[in-house]
Amino acid sequence: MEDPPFLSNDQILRYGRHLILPAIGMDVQRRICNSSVLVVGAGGLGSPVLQYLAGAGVGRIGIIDADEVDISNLHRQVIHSESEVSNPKVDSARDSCLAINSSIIVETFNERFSRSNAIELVQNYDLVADCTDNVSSRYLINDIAVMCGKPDVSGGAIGTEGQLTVYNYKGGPCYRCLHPKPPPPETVSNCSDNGVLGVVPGIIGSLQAMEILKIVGQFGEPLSAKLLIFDGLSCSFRSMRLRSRSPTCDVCGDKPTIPNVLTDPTADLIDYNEFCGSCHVELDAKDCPSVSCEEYKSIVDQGDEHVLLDVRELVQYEICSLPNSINIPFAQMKERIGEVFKEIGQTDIDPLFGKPVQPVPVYLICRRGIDSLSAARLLLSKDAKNVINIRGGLLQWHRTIDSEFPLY
Ligand SMILES: Nc1ncnc2c1ncn2[C@@H]1O[C@H](COP(=O)(O)OP(=O)(O)OP(=O)(O)O)[C@@H](O)[C@H]1O
Repeated sequence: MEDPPFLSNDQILRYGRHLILPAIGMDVQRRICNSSVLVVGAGGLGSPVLQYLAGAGVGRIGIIDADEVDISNLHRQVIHSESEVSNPKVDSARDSCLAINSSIIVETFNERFSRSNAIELVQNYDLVADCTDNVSSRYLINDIAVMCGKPDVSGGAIGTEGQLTVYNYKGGPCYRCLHPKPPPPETVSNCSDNGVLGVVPGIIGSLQAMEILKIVGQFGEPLSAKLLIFDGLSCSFRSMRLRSRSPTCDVCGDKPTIPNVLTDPTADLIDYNEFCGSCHVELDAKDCPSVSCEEYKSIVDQGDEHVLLDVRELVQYEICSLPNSINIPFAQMKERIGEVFKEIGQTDIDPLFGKPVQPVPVYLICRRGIDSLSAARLLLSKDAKNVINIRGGLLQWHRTIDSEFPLY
């Protein structure tokens, strides 16, 4: 990183409160002004990261995101505003950054960070900030950061908790050293399914910005080989020491099994979605009977006897639900399986013949049709009869049957 020769009078005025800090001063601020950072994801974490980097004068900021601003983003994605709803997040984020500091360069990429663009992008910046919300992007960002020799400042926030660490910094561990295998897809949650308290990504993203400034400005002690965990409910922070770089790591170890496409031009990057099993969520799964929302609506309209089992968490069920449904959250179904069978009428014995009664169909629903599919599979594995998933769940119900049904 080359230091610019001096700070202009305008810069001295703008960054004056940094410059008088003994920890910063002219040299650090000049390094910050001469640095470049790629921010992947302009959502809940990306918002404060981008705002603080712009304010601090990071000279060139890259923003990559393929999403558009949604009204449900605004409680936490504070870089966007109501007037930007439906516009590309990268455009909205760029305008906000430049409104804070018009003297910096902001480069935007209205696309997903993927195998096809990753190397070229990361090579072109000093550091990459992982502000995404999914496991396959985390592995991809990590691997490319390792191959390009760039630090990866990574944040995560869900519900009321968040975490933060710096990977691949001066011989420290990378994401793969700590997580050689991705978690099973069904155990992975996100803000859209589980909710997030808006300020939590705000806090983690602000800390991510702090770590980025320390690395590009070369001051303080970056959070390498340590994980910071924040619990918003008790307002407590915990810091855990992480293992050091693993010699058996598949990407930064002594004998990497992930080909380095930088040093071996004939090699290809792996398919990260496949690696993380993300494409295993087959919504119209062949192993489970299913109906569309339209088909279920005609069953209701015909008055066909059935049970409607809503498997969302109670807090979601209380927001809205279809008439005559019963609620047993998928997360509790294993422990409450006896109760589930009772509720769906599959333990009833015909008093005349002393045999189980012919069960009525059981339709399962959730928000998007994913948990209900898993719940249906669970019931089928326990020999439940006549179990049917409603594809697309309540979101699809809103789209195709009843636009007045609340969307959340
Ligand atoms: N591979 C990727 N490349 C670029 N951007 C990504 C990638 N993966 C995720 N993102 C972006 O990261 C951001 C993450 O934001 P956040 O976690 O706040 O949730 P969201 O996707 O905006 O909203 P919600 O989860 O409520 O639907 C999103 O804007 C998303 O588009």
